[in-house]
Amino acid sequence: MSIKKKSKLNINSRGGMGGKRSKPDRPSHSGKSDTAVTMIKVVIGLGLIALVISFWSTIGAVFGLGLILLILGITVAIAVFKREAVLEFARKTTFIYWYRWIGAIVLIASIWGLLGIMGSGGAVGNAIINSDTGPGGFVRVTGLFVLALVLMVPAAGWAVTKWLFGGISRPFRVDKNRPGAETAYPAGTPGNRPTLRQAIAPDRQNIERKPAPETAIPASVMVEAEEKPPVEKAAAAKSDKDAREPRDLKQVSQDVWKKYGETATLLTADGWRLPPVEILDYTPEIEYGEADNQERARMIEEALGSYGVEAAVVQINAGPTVTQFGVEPGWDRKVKEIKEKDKDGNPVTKQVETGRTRVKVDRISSLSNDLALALAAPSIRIEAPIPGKSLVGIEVPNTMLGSVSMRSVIETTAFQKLKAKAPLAIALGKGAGGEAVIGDLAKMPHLLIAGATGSGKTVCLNALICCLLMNNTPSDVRFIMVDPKRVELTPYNSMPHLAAPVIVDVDKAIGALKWLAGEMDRRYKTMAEVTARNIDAYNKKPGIEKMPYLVLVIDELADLMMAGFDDVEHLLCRLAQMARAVGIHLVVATQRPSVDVITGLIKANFPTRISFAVTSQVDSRTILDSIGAEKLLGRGDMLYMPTDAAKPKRLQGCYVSDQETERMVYFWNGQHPDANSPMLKVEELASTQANAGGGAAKQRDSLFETAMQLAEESGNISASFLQRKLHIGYPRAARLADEVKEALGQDTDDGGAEVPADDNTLLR
Ligand SMILES: Nc1ncnc2c1ncn2[C@@H]1O[C@H](COP(=O)(O)OP(=O)(O)OP(=O)(O)O)[C@@H](O)[C@H]1O
Repeated sequence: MSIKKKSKLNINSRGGMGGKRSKPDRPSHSGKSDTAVTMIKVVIGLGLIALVISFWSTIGAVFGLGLILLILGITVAIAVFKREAVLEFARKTTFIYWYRWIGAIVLIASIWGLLGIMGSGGAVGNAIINSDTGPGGFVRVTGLFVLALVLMVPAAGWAVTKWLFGGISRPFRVDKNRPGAETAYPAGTPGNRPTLRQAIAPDRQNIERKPAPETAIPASVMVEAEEKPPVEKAAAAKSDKDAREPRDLKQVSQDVWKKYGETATLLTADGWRLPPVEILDYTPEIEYGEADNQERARMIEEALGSYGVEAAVVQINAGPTVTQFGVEPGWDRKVKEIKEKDKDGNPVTKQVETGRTRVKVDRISSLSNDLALALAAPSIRIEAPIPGKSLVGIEVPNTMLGSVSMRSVIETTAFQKLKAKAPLAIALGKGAGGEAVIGDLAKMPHLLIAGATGSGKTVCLNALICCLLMNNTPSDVRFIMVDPKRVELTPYNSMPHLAAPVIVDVDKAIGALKWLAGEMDRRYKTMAEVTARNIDAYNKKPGIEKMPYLVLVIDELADLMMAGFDDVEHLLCRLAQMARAVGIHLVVATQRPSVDVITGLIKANFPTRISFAVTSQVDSRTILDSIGAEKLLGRGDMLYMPTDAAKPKRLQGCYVSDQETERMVYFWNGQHPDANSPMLKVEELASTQANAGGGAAKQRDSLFETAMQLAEESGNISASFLQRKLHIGYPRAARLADEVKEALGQDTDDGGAEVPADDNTLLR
């Protein structure tokens, strides 16, 4: 009984692949046979030693000191075979890393040859060097050594080979000058050198390691990654040091200011100096293992094949967080069996293909969980198809999650080009192929960000704000920041760019929205006076005071919606619809992407959206109108949906540390301390709200004037009448009707009893 139980436990304890097997305890009656086996082994061993001693002169002549190598090699091979089950071993190594074994044999041969040169390699050693102990033999040994290196460790071998022979080929090489993860290998293109692994595994020859830029994302926002600028080791070491021991930030800002602040090139026309890019940390990027990706590509093909789906991985795009495998669907073949007789008259069955159809994309998408299991990945996302390509994208999380520094995106030429023509250029992050993804807030023109708590919304807002602060002075851009959590945006409180101190009170935030709506109307009037159609045209007019862009940043929309649903929704929609032309842009974030916060109206007016990791498919649909965000990994992993893209694009958002933010704030604060005069005081916001209708209790609806006009024209007023004319929901119409009647001195009871024509209108 006890033996049975034990063996059962052992089977379970193997667990996953590679689990160590513990040997079951042998029953005591096997003790005798054990001793016999040991005895036999000892006898055989002694026999072998006696054999070696008696034939020592012959063995020495044939093998020389190489005998030690031979014994060592055989011992290692036996040890490896005995440790693992032979089948598993064969599956794991023979088929995949068989060339490593050949490499090991070649290495032994090269050492043996070296012994031959030294006169102690025996006949075998002499044969390897062809009995030439001079330069000829040395060349043979070196050649064998390089071959062994290339076979055993292809990447290092390739590097050594390049180092040895690089000088000869350098003048003829085409220098693509791109970072590792971004070069494509279209077959036959000069300068696109297949790796050794590709040479060894011909079925992978067509794999592209690096993507062409995706065509579905507009050129303005989606660009191919630029080469990382040469990173001085000192800068990297400095940023490492910064990360380890945060220095006195004031001191840092003063140092930066001393070093770069006086540079004339950074001086703007209005007397401000823009921060140098060195104010941001440079984080060295993680290198991704190509061998791992090739292995995962093979596993994807195998897993799909085991479910009867013919497909081949033809592209691998290694990104900071996920690696995208571009899978080309194969064929579903219909075969017919034909029975024939061969020339000897024996019956044979032949299979003839009668037709074929492409494998359906849905068949691959439906296998996402099975693929995740095969790859031992927490979750995988399938993009079917990749926009602009006839491939299905399988996104597998990397084993090591990388982070994208804002500096690495800002320093790309694409961003620099966009910045030159768009003042509100923002760095968003890097895509699945490591390409920089940037955008122009003025074209977005408003941005809605959603994601569960801890998914990276605040970091994204900080990156966006810092990016604008890098390129714009307070006369170019002013911010209104609403931070109901009181801790996320308050570090910016003393910035000269703020139109009002950071607003933490929701009532004041509603006041700020109203002020912004008023400011929008005022700007339209001012522009109309000089016949300018938009802010760019207005700012180009001679002899006028420049209008700064106004960016409203709200860190938590849900809190505002709770404080005043109707007002906030109405004001946000009004601003989103009309404010773009006058240079007012909204960036709104929420951690509750539910329909009561992101209403249909708000969604319709915020075409550019970003979703970080959310908890459910429903939330993903609410923010993006499609599923997928529930499979994101958090920590800045996002889906970005630009205005004119059909599908969201996955990217890793830029990371901006608290130290960088504070350095930026110190930098700006250090200039013109007297110029810190916000356009709007927080106290004014409170009074804006209170005075809007003669006190909070008597606050009037923004459609009040229109309703009054309608009442005067029609001579009668009722909720359903207002509902029809103003296209508003019943509750608001009833409230409005009451307000109008009150203003006209009528009794307010009669209209309120009306029943809405359609119950659905209540939801509006
Ligand atoms: N782009 C990024 N790269 C690397 N790490 C990130 C990134 N974005 C966020 N993180 C990590 O995730 C943590 C949480 O991010 P963040 O505070 O922005 O989340 P949040 O969505 O604002 O959460 P909450 O709603 O609770 O404030 C950060 O402290 C940081 O460590």
